[in-house]
Amino acid sequence: MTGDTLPDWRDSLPWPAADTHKHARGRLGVVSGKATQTGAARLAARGGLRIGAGLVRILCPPDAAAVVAPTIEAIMLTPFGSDEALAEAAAEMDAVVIGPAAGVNEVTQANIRALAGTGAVLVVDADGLTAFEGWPADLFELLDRDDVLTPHEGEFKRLFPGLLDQGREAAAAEAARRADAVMVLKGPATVIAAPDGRLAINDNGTPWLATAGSGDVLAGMIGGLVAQRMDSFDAARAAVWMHAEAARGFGPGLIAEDLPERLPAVLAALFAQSSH
Ligand SMILES: NC(=O)C1=CN([C@@H]2O[C@H](COP(=O)(O)OP(=O)(O)OC[C@H]3O[C@@H](n4cnc5c(N)ncnc54)[C@H](OP(=O)(O)O)[C@@H]3O)[C@@H](O)[C@H]2O)[C@@H](O)CC1
Ligand SMILES: Nc1ncnc2c1ncn2[C@@H]1O[C@H](COP(=O)(O)OP(=O)(O)O)[C@@H](O)[C@H]1O
Repeated sequence: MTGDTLPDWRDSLPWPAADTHKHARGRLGVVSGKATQTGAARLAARGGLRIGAGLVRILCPPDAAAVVAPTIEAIMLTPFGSDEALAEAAAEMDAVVIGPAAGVNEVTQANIRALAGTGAVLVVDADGLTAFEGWPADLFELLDRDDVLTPHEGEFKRLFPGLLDQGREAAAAEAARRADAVMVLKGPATVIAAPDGRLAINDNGTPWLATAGSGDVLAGMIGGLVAQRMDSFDAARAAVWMHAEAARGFGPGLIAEDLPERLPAVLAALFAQSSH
C-alpha cells in the first residue's frame, strides 16, 4: 500500500476475543443469483467465512435453494421471495454482499434498494453495479459512507463514463466522492478510495488472480471484514492485500475456489505478527 501517513490496516484486524461468540463475530449475508447462477455467491460466502465472519448466510431466490443447499455446510441458507423478504432476512446481518451473478435487471435494483433500508453495510459488486448503468445516481443515493463498491474497469466505466481519463487514482477518488462510499477499483494495481479522501494503492497484485470468480471471493472477503465491524476503507485495503497474498501463495493453476482455502495461511502469518 502507498501512503505513509495511513494507519496500517494490520493494527485493526478483528481477531476474536476470548468471550466472542459467532453472532458477535459478525453476521454476513450474500445474495445469490437464480438457480443456474449460484456459484458466484457461494464463492463470496466462502471468502467471507474464511476471513472470519462468525456466521454467513446465503440469501437466495426460492428456485435456487435446492441447488445451493447440497453445496454448503457451515454456510447457512435463507430463501427469499420478494425484496421485502430479503430486507427482513438482512435485518439480522451486519453486512450484505450483493451483485455476483445477481442479474442485470430491475430485480437486482429493487433488492439493493431494499437492503439499503436495513442496518447492514453493503458491498455492491458485479451485476449490482451494472444494473445501474445509465442511472448511477439512483445507486449512489441509496448508499451510506461505509458501503463499498468493487468495480473492475468495465463496471467502473458503466457507472462513471469518461472518469478514467483522469487516471485510475484520481478517478477512484472522484468516484468515491460522487458515490459517497468506499470505492475499490480493481485491476493489477487496485485503488481503494474513501469519500473522506483517504486513498491507497495495493502493491502485491498478481496476474494469477485473472480467473473467473476471483472478484466474487474478494467481495465476500471485504464483506466478512466489515461484518466484523472493521472500518470499510481498512477492510477493503486488508481484503485486497490478503486476496493477492493468497493468490501468490498458490501460484500457477489457481482458480477462485482456491482463494478462500489459502486464507488460513495468510491470516496465520498476520496473526503471528499482531499484538493480539
Ligand atoms: N462462478 C460464477 O458463477 C461466476 C459468475 N460471474 C458472474 O457472471 C456474470 C457476467 O460476468 P462477466 O465477467 O461476463 O461480466 P463483466 O465482468 O461485466 O464483463 C463483461 C465485459 O466487460 C468488459 N470489461 C472491461 N474491463 C474489464 C475487466 N477489467 N474485467 C472484466 N471485464 C472487463 C469486457 O469486455 P471487453 O473488454 O472484452 O470488450 C467483458 O466482456 C456476472 O453476473 C458475474 O458476477 C463471474 O463473476 C465469474 C464467476
Ligand atoms: N492481471 C492482474 N493482476 C492483478 N490482479 C488482477 C489481474 N487481473 C485480475 N485481477 C484481480 O482479480 C480480481 C478479478 O475480479 P473480477 O474482474 O470482478 O472477476 P470476477 O467477476 O470473475 O469475479 C480483482 O480482484 C482484480 O484486481
